[in-house]
Amino acid sequence: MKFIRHSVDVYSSEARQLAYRLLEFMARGAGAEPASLRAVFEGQTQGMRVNYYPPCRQQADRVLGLTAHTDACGLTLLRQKNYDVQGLQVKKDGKWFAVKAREGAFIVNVGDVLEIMSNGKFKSVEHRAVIHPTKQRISVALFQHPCGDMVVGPLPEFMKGDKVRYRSTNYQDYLKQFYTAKLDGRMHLERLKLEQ
Ligand SMILES: O=C(O)CCC(=O)C(=O)O
Ligand SMILES: [Fe+2]
Repeated sequence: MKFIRHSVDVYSSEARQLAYRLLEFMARGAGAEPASLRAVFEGQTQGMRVNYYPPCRQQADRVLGLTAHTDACGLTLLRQKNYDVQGLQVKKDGKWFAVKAREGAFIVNVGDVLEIMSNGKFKSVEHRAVIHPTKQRISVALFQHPCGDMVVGPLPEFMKGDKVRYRSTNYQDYLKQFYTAKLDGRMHLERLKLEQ
């Protein structure tokens, strides 16, 4: 147990540094101050979820491993152990696309908080996981969360003459409603969108 704890500690603190760098690049790419996004997540909670998808020998195409959802956090770093087993799918223009995992590479997903803070410049990706008829799959997701007390809303840095497109929300309340309702695509995020 001690060894697992150590490995998880090292892994998550290294991955967190990577997430911070990515947030800096993303902010810069969107014309904002590089520190603007990093400052929101630095030193806050990082969640880890390990997903195990056993094989489903019968009618695997009729069973989902994880229902369609968006991640309620800012940024997600995802890795899968058996990278040759296809599982993750993302939705684009109403269609599902398989994401091919690569050995040693992270899959980076934008979550709801980044979509709201960037006033829609970054899109929280709707995704789901399917299962394989004969092979198991294990994935590990690291979620970068802002402070629970934070009021999450579009950052002025990302507005620059644009209209406000999302209602602000207390992050703790958002998480509470996210985890008490069933997963349902982009439903939670769509509720915060303002009519344009
Ligand atoms: O297993 C996967 O590839 C997706 C996992 C996921 O979306 C999640 O844990 O939120
Ligand atoms: Fe997810």
